[in-house]
Amino acid sequence: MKRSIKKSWVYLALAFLVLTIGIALDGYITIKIMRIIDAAMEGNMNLFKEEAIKAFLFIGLSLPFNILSSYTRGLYIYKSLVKTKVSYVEKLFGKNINEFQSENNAKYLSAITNDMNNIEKKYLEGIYEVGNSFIGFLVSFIVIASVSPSALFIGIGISIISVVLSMAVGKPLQRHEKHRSDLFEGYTSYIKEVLGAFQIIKANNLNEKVKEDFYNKSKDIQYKGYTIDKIHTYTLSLQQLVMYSSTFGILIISAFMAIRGSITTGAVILIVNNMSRVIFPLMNLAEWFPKIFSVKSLFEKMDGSLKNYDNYEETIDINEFNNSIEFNDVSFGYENKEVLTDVNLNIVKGEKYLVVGPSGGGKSTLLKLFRKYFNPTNGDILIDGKSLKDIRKASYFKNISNVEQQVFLFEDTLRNNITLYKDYSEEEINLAIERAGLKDFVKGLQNGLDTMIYDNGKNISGGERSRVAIARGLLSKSDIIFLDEAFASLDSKVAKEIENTLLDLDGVTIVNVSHVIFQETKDKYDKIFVVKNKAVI
Ligand SMILES: Nc1ncnc2c1ncn2[C@@H]1O[C@H](COP(=O)(O)OP(=O)(O)OP(=O)(O)O)[C@@H](O)[C@H]1O
Repeated sequence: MKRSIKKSWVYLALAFLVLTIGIALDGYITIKIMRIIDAAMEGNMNLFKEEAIKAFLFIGLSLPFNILSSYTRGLYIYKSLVKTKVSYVEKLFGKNINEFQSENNAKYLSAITNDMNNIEKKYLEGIYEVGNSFIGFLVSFIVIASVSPSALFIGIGISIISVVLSMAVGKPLQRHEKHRSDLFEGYTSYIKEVLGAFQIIKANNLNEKVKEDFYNKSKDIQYKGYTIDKIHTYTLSLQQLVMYSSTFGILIISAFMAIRGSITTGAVILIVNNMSRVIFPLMNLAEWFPKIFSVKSLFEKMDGSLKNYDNYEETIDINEFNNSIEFNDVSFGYENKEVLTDVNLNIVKGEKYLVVGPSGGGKSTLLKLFRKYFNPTNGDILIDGKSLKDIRKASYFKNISNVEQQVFLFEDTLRNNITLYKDYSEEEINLAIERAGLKDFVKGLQNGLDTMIYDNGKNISGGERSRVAIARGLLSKSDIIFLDEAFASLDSKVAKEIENTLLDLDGVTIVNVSHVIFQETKDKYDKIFVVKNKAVI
């Protein structure tokens, strides 16, 4: 993730450049102030006027740079954060389907919300603040050193103590931040579950249980936040003590030097004036360094969660499905549980297959192997003679369509939900709608295909959702359509009609996993596979 932030270095460089000019102007103004005071003390009116005019000019010049500083700072944070978020989502969609499905996706939700927020507030703002402090420190350092090099040694002493302190607290903070991020992950997962089960909770009077669980989870997170803040506060107090004693030390030294006549009164004021500009950046550095280090563990966690464990290199692209898919002694299991053993089967282009069997027998698992969500634990699946394992997912997915019982609908028009944002002619769309049994539904809508679907389709029925999924499958004109309980939400008349349409599709291979079996359509299948006792018969 850090790499995607680094891509925004141009914006950071621009922000630092503007900052450097602004801070340098401020530093120069303090020199002018010293000269004005010294001219006044000497009673030199001409010098006084000359320096006063120059000081005014520089004050006027520093204003646009201060405004530009906040603009370039905002631009850097905005560009870096957008790049980081886009890169995260891009990598997330690079995950293998099986690996994504085997995880609790609340961790990704939490990463995109809580962890990204921490990256913005602690890392991106931190980098800018560190740069700001460093430049501020350097400029004031040079200004003080120009009138009193001995103040330089005191400054070096302060900076070393401060940086060492920051580094020392960085480690425990990293551990706490990682733990807080884990807690957020559990918390997000819990909230997602509770909101999803809203009806069940209300209908079964589980409000009290939810309240108690919620209290416990939020308490843990708040307590962790409190611990982290406590560490920050202790560190800051300690650093403040170091800073204040050093400032006082410098004031005493410069006053002593003025009494001895080695520096002017103006120089004492310049040193005191600039000392706050040295102290503030140092305190700022001390505050931001631990925050920046604490985010390191979040980057590691995010990068780790985006990795695919199966890194098998796929080398073949296919453009179409021509002959057959063969299972040769295919076995598959989840973790230690074998679900399918030594399966041998063959499906031929254009033929229709029904997959039946007892619940938990492995029908969906068989379909997932067909869909390349998983590779077999043993044996091989060959498509037109090539090992499916070697075929690139993106190229295989172009040739297949999946119709599921659970249909996801985008918040968009019915048209876009059916076409899935691809270009089809009006005739093609109308044909798919008719074949999927959606014609009357679309006709009855005031805005027809331009009707908006909201919140994953809460304004349409379960049966209509299934038909949208079937229309998608038909429209994509894939060589193979895999259906998983696609007719479960439809009444038998509609289900039979749609099944008939699918079974009449010429040249399209259909593999239909279904509990719903109609006598009238059953015989139209070329073969029926029964999946039970780890075998396919
Ligand atoms: N991701 C998974 N991790 C571990 N075990 C799983 C996973 N998915 C399924 N199983 C187990 O594998 C077995 C086969 O499940 P599968 O979903 O393939 O059966 P099915 O025949 O489709 O069942 P149903 O008809 O009830 O949908 C079951 O015992 C199930 O508990």
